[in-house]
Amino acid sequence: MITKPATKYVPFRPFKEDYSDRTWPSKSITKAPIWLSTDLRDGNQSLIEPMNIERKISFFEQLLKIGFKEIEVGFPSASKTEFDFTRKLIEDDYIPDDVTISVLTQSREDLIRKTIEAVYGAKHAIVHLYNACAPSFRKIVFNMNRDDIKQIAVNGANLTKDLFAQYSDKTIWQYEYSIEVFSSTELEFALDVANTVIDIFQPTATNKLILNLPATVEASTPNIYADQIEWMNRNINNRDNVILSVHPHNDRGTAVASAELAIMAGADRVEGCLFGHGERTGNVDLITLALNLYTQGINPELDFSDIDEVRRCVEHCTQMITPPRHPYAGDLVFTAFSGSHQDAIKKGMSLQKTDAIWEVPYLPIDPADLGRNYDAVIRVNSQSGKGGVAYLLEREYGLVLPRKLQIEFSRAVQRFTDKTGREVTAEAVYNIFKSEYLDQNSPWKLIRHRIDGDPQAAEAKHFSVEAEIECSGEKRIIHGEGNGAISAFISALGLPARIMNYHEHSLGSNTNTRAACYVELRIDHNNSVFGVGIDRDIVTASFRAVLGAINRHLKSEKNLNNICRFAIGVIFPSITSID
Ligand SMILES: CC(=O)SCCNC(=O)CCNC(=O)[C@H](O)C(C)(C)COP(=O)(O)OP(=O)(O)OC[C@H]1O[C@@H](n2cnc3c(N)ncnc32)[C@H](O)[C@@H]1OP(=O)(O)O
Ligand SMILES: CC(C)C(=O)C(=O)O
Ligand SMILES: [Mg+2]
Repeated sequence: MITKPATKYVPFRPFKEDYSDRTWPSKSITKAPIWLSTDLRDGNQSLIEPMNIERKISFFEQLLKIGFKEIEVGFPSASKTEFDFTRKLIEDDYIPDDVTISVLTQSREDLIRKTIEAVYGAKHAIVHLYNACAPSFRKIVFNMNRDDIKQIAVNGANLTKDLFAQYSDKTIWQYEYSIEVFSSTELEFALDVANTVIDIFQPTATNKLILNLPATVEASTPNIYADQIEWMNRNINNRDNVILSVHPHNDRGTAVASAELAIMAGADRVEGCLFGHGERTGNVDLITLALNLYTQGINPELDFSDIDEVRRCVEHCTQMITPPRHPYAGDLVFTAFSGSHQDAIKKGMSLQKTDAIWEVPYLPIDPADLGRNYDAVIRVNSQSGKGGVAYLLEREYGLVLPRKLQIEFSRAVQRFTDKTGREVTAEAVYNIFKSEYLDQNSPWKLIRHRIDGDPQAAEAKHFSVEAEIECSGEKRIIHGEGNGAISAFISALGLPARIMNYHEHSLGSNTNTRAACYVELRIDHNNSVFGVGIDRDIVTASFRAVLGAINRHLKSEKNLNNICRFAIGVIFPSITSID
């Protein structure tokens, strides 16, 4: 890295004078632009292994499904595959009547003729000529002055116009001209070339010319590109009959912003690729652009309601992978790992009504609108808090943990993730929950019980319980009374324990319905502890929860004189040690 980059690089300055009368900053985007997918050309020309015809057909069909009405199908003069693919689309009737295919060519006579031959017979076709006009290209690639460069555009336009007239019987032609490397071309020269081409074609309301102003190489911040587009928009001839198009590349990583600001600056049309494929760092990503519009409440006129299928098809055809953080489509974009995000998403999801304005924190779009499901939303690692853990248990296993238990349990999960250093699946979370709460059957285990009681009775202690419990292989029958089944059971155990919190809900449905009970128990003056029980019978579930809490308390309590041990000693005098 050189320490003085100014000795090697200079910024491109499109305006000699101040351009402070720009208006685009106070504009907003109100409708979708005309879209052109250049996946089968700019996208394809930049693949390590360009698509074969079969893959190009799959891609073309996918583009139709998404709803593209303009599709650049290739550079037919470049190779037999490109030529044959174009012919196949036309001859085998792949192109719906409302779709226009586009083909690209350099502005060279032999190539233009071959291009027209390739596309002749399509109902509608765009023939797209380009030549680079930027100073470095004039000097290095062409070794020509401005007039010579303009002449390339003029010759190409004149020849194409003649050929359009000659082959007008089967095809409705449209001309597109690109000032290649517009992003680094002096504006007054770009305007001169553009106006000369416009004047040759004399476009009309029924046959508009497409003027494409590409950021072939992204050269400056998006606001400068927007200035360039606005200036051209104001100054080109016959503006009403010209479709102003942009084609941003992503060299600086700002192609999406460039396209958005360019639309604010007057562009009518955007050329780009799905997932931002294309030369070098790629073209502008049309999925991101379209879904950015969608999240502003604007119909993008492109359908990404099954984004995973679009991704699968593109990955198959291009053999390129989608980065996990790719906007809207990456594996991880609807995933929250960190605790506070998970908490907010969980709250947002539970408050969100199906037909209401979307306002789930941290999620700019409803994953369901893209055909992605909520299950992927939350993943748990060592940064995760209670929200994610609780969400997973609820989604996958129907367990709705009381808030305090969420906090307690998330610590158990955190201990596990800290140890493994890895993300945990919903199944792993459940297994931790099971061993922490559900498998707490020792030292005390419930064998059976019988309760008698009348909830309507006036006396305080109207419930009596008889229960058989087991400890270290020995079984005993215990009895107790209380004003509820649980308090009667606790009294049978002979423990100074109080229920601090009790929650229950049903799990599953119909014949498979079970009850889940969550009990927060304070034993003597110790910190409270949770127990959870699940059973077909709600009383059994609650007794299990109580014993689970006691067992957990015993495991964490090192004091040998602990009151629980004392209670065991009373019920099971022969048991001297439970360790
Ligand atoms: C920014 C973009 O993405 S532009 C599209 C780029 N994509 C492609 O080029 C893919 C397909 N292209 C090809 O396969 C080849 O370039 C072909 C088959 C079209 C032409 O191949 P060749 O005839 O060997 O020419 P080559 O591609 O090397 O082009 C160089 C010549 O064309 C001239 N040229 C380049 N661009 C243009 C243009 N837009 N209009 C007119 N002439 C041009 C160059 O000045 C050079 O001329 P020179 O040989 O007199 O110095
Ligand atoms: C040929 C043009 C449109 C192009 O791909 C570019 O300039 O990036
Ligand atoms: Mg390009």
